[in-house]
Amino acid sequence: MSAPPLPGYRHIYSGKIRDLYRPEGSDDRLLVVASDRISAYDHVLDTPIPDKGRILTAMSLWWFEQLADLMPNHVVSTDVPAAVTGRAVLVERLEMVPVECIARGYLTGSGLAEYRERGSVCGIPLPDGLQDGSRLPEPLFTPTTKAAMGEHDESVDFAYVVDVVGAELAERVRTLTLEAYARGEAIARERGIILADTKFEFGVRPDGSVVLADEVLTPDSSRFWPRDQWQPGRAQPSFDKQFVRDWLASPESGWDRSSDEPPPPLPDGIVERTRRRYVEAYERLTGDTFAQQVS
Ligand SMILES: C[C@H](c1ccccc1)n1cc(-c2ncnc(N)c2C#N)cn1
Repeated sequence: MSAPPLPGYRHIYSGKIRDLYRPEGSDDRLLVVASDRISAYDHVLDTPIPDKGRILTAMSLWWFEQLADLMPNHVVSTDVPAAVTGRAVLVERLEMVPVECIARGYLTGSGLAEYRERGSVCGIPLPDGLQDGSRLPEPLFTPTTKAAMGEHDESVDFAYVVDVVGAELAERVRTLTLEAYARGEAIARERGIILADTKFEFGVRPDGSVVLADEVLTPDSSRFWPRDQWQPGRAQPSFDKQFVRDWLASPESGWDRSSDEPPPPLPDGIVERTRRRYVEAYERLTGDTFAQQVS
C-alpha cells in the first residue's frame, strides 16, 4: 500500500508504516496517515493487515484523550479525505524535538543488550540479576537519536539530550515521557496488557509549549505483552505480532531470517488472527467495540 495521492494534499514523507502529507495552502498543519502495513524482523511485509491503520489510529486518539489532563497534544481534527477516513489525523505542524523519547518499564531488546554489556541502560546503572522481561525498579527515560530510514536509532544518555536541546527542554520531555508512560502502563495493566516500553515524540509550539505528537502508545510505538503470559527470563510473546513472528520463523514459511531475502506473503489465517489481535487490544484498552467500516 504505497502512499495514496490525496487531492489537496502534498505527500512529504513516508515512514515504514505511516505517511505524512501537508495540506496545500497551509504551513501549520500536517496529515498523518496510518497504513495497514506491518513490520516484523526489521522488514515491512508485503501483506497488509486489514483495518490495522484504522485500529491503531483510533487507539492513538483514545490515548491522547487519556493523557490530555497531563499534556497538550497535536491533534486538530479527524475530518480527513474520504480515501483515508478513520486512519488519518490532521495535526498541528510543530518544531519536533530531535530525539526519540523512550520510556522503559521492563528490560528487553536493546536495553537488555546494553544492560548485559554495561550493567546500565542509557547511562543509568541498574541492579544485578535482571533478566529478559524483568520489570525495572522504576520506569526509565532511555532516549535515542532519530536515525535515517533503514538505520537503527542509537541509545543516548540524558547529557546528550541536554547538549542537543538544552537543559530545560530535556528535563521537560523526560518528565512528560515518564508521566505519560506511567499513566499508560497503569491503564493497560488493568486491562491485561503490559506496556513494556514505548516511544513518544514531542514538538514545540511557537509559544514554547511542549506538545505530545506522533502516534501514542500503539503496538507500533510500544511493546504490548499479554499480562497473563508474562514470565521474566525469556522473550515475552508479543500481544499483536506473535502469530506473524512464529509463522515467519516456522519451516512452513520457507523463509530464512538470516538471509537477505524478503519475507514471503502471509497466509490468510495469519492475517485474520493478527487483525483480531489488533481489534482485541483496542477493545480491551478502550472498552469500545471497533466498528469495521463498510467501504
Ligand atoms: C516521524 C513522524 C512521522 C509521522 C508520520 C509519518 C512519517 C513520519 N513525524 C512526525 C512529524 C511531525 N512534524 C511536525 N509536526 C508534527 N505534529 C509531527 C507529527 N506527528 C514529522 N515526522
